[in-house]
Amino acid sequence: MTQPKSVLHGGYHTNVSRSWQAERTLNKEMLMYPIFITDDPNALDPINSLPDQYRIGIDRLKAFIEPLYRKGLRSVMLFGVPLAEGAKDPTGTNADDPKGPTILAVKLLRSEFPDLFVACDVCLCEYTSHGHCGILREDGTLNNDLSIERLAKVSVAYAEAGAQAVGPSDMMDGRIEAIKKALQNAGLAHKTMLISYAAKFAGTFYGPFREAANSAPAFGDRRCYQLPPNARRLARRAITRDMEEGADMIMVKPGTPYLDIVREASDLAKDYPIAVYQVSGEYSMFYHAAKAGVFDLKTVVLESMTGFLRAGATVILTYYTPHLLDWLDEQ
Ligand SMILES: NCc1[nH]cc(CCC(=O)O)c1CC(=O)O
Ligand SMILES: [Zn+2]
Ligand SMILES: [Zn+2]
Repeated sequence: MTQPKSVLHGGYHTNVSRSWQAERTLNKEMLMYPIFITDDPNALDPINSLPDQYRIGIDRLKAFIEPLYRKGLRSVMLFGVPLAEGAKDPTGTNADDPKGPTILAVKLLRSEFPDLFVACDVCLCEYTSHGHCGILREDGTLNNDLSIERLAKVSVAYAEAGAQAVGPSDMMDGRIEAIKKALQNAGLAHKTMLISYAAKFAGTFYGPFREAANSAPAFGDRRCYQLPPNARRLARRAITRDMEEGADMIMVKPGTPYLDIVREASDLAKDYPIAVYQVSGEYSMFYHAAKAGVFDLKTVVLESMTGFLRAGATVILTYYTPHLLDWLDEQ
């Protein structure tokens, strides 16, 4: 009779012993819910490309968040979506409009939900007429200096309104340093977390988001500032650079196709919280595949969360947050 020299099976024969194999298990505090705030105060518009997700007006926001907060929602990432005629211009003037949806939403959420951590995505693409994430030169290429100056100003405005974190997703060079300095000069650095989307890759997975946020570029694409999908080493350089510039958290995005980068980030930035963003394309992919009977939605989403944790993530941004708050209670 041949017997294997080593027997691993005995170590994970039961539910309990299987649970002991994890270095980390999912809890509600790990989840950050990305939400879209629009400028029509009464809107609660379903987003076609992101089933079960909404563009929410300021007057609907409290009622939208309340039940989730009661279930244990502890953090959100806000995206402003201006839809009004004439809301966009070449420099994204409305990004820090004090009467704009993002700033109003920050104030409302901070005053209504004391234990909710409110983060704001910082970018210009939702607010620029050309749809790019920075300010452009005459020839259509990025003006990096003007862009980071503008992004720093917008970040300070969000922090001043009460945002506990700002997350620049524009991928300009030097934005982390510029924003950190601006927060320091404004006396806000000590209470504002700077989340660097350090390793954000250009690619196909943001399609549904761009429909949701009405932020597709009017010409060209984002390949000159977001990272090439093949670029593991460039991602490592961007992560190291952003740590040196003063980031408080490192994010990788998209998630599922870039788990190796999550592991790279958690190795490189081992003393930092590591966030992973399960982006719109991943959300919709799972949703539609489950609908088509490929697999059970809850099972596959929980498995994808396990993958993020195994790769080293400590914070997960996902549109499945509302589902997960329920699923975690069922377990
Ligand atoms: N810069 C804006 C931004 N911030 C987050 C996402 C994508 C999020 C998602 O797909 O869920 C994007 C889109 C993009 O870069 O085109
Ligand atoms: Zn952008
Ligand atoms: Zn180019």
